[in-house]
Amino acid sequence: MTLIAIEWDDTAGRGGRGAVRLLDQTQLPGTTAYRSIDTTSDLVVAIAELAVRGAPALGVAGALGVVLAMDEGAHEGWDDTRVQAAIDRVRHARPTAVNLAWGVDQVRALVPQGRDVVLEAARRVATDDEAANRELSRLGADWLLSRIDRARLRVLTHCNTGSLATSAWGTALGVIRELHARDRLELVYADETRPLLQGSRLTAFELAADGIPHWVQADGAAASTILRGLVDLAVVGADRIAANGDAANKIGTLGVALACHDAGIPFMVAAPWSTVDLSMADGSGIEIEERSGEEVTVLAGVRLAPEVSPGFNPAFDVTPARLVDAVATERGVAEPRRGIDLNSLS
Ligand SMILES: CSC[C@H]1O[C@H](OP(=O)(O)O)[C@H](O)[C@@H]1O
Repeated sequence: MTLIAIEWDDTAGRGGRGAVRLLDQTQLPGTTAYRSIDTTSDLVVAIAELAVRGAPALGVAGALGVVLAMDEGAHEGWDDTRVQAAIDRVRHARPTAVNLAWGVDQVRALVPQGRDVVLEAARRVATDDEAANRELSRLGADWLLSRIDRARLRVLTHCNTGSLATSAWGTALGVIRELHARDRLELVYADETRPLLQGSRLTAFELAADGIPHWVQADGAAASTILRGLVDLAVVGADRIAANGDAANKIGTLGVALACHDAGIPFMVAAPWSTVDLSMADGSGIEIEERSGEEVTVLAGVRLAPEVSPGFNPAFDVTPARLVDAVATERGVAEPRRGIDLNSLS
C-alpha cells in the first residue's frame, strides 16, 4: 500500500493559492478523511494532534509549513517578522523528532528567492525522503539477511513507520516491505503501541493492505515474545538519533531493545539521515515530548482510570547505543553497539 500522508495540493486553499493536503491519521483505520490546510495555525494543530505524524512525514510538514507561512503572509499583508514567527511556530510544534525542524530549515533559507522556489524545495524534501527510505530499506535488509541464518525472518516492530510516517515506502516498515518483496519474511509482530495505538491502528492497517502476515500484540507482550524465541529481530524507527547511536523513538522501544539484548537477537533502528542529529554527541539532551495524561487514562472517549488518577505520558524514550546493533540509513549501516557510530557515515 502506498498512502500519501502529506502533500501539497495546488488546487486547494483560499483563493486557490494551494494548501497542504494530509490524511487525518487520528481517524484511521475506520475512516479515511483528509484535511486541507492553508494556514500555519491549522498545520500546528494537525501536527500537535498527530493528524500528521512520524518523523519523516513531519519533515515534509515542516518544509510545506514554510510555503503556508509565505502564502498566508502575502494574503494577510504580514511583514517578514510575522512570516518568520509563523514559521517558528511550525518548527516548534513538537520537540522530539529532529525532522520537523530539519524540514523547516531545509527551505526557510530560500524564502528570499520566492515562494515557487520554496515550494519546489519543499516537494523535494518528500521525494528525497522516499529515495532515502528505499535505500535504507535495502541496506537494512541486506544487513539482517547476512547475519540471520533463516529462510524467512520473524520480525517485531513498534509504533508505525510505514507510508503514514514517511513519504511512502517507510523506514522500519520499509525494511519489512523489502524482506517481504524478497520472499524473506515469515511474519510480523506489531506492538499495538499505547496510548495512541499507532501499531494496531496504522501498522496493522498497512501490513494487512500489503498482505503481510502479522499479529497485533499488547506492548506488554513484546519482551515475552522476544525471550520465547518467537522472533529473529526487532526493527523500529526513530525520531532523533545522536552521533553515538542513542536513539529516541516511541515510548516502549527501550523495553524492546532490552529484551533483544537479553535474548541475543538483533535490534535495528531504521531511519533516514534526516533523523540523525550529529550536533548531539549522545541522547542525554534529547527533549522528550510530554503529552496529555488523558491520552493514557481515556480511551475512545471512555475514562479508564479514576478521575483522581493522573496519566504519566512521555511520548518517547531513548534507547542507549549499547543496545543498538544497527542503524540502517541511506548512507550505510552503523553499528553503535560495536562502537561504529553515526559519525562513521557522515
Ligand atoms: C518513521 S519514524 C516514525 C516514528 O514517529 C513516531 O512517533 P509519533 O507517532 O509520535 O510521530 C514513532 O516514534 C515512530 O517510530
